[in-house]
Amino acid sequence: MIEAKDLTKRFGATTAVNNLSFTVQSGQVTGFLGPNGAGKTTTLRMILGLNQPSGGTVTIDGRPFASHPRGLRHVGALLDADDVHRGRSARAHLSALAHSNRIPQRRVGEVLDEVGLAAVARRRVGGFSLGMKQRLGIATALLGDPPVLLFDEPLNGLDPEGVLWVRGLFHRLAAEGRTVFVSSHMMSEMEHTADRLVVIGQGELIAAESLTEFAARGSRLSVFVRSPDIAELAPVLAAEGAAVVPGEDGTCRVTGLTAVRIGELAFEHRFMLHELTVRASSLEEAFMELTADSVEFLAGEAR
Ligand SMILES: Nc1ncnc2c1ncn2[C@@H]1O[C@H](COP(=O)(O)OP(=O)(O)OP(=O)(O)O)[C@@H](O)[C@H]1O
Repeated sequence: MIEAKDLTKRFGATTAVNNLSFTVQSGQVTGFLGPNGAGKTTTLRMILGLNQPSGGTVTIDGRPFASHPRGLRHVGALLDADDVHRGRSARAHLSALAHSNRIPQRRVGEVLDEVGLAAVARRRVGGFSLGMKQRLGIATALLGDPPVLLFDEPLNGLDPEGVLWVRGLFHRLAAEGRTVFVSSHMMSEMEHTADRLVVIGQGELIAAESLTEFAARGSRLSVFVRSPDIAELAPVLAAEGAAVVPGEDGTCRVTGLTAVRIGELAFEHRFMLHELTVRASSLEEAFMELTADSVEFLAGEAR
């Protein structure tokens, strides 16, 4: 189990992580979700003792990472798939790590097979695609057969077959009773990967709950409206208490009013409607709504 208590990290004037408390249980895949710059990598680095917290504590199975005598054999991590000597082969990279961590050399062949790199094990890592480097990073994490595994954006650069494979692998690792903590900035990646979610924004905890509980937030109904009169209709709907999110040309998404009421209001004000569709919001939308206030970089206009 991983346990963070009031974890804080400041870099000069930037507070990357702010009073963050959460637990990650064994036997489940826990997604660590947040927009770009939310503080995920910084948190993972603090779990691994690579960054010292400015405040608070984080422990793995009851003690800080630094005091785990078994190192890679207790905690395996993929932080940066590019962090490999480019001139070395995959086999040489794993072999050196196995040697320095007193891991039997037979594990090198086993993990290369496991991640599907056996055929290219003697090629230089410098020529690997991002997807192949991710596989090598996963092999590195698995090398010591550890009960605790951390992965920072492991699905980046993987093709659809690779994504399916990683999901299967994570589920199997969790089913074996291990602790599996996986970061991502995309809900769509976590949707079929994680059992639980820890969601952060601007370094602070937003939600820590099961995917089912999180999905319930997204089950609110909204109404998609298309109208040539949308600019006039939107304020009328807002005045009735609805939340109106503008969409592409002439459309908006409305929550807090039924489709029937929207139709009545349009009729009363003589606005033309081209479409009125009720739909449940997706997990992705629930995530975006939840983190909207904490997104650091917005495309297009500034906040
Ligand atoms: N070494 C550092 N020095 C200064 N600021 C840093 C440092 N590392 C991270 N930060 C800042 O801390 C904040 C959190 O960064 P972090 O990389 O942890 O976020 P993230 O959630 O992993 O983002 P992404 O999804 O983009 O990888 C950002 O504002 C970042 O600029």
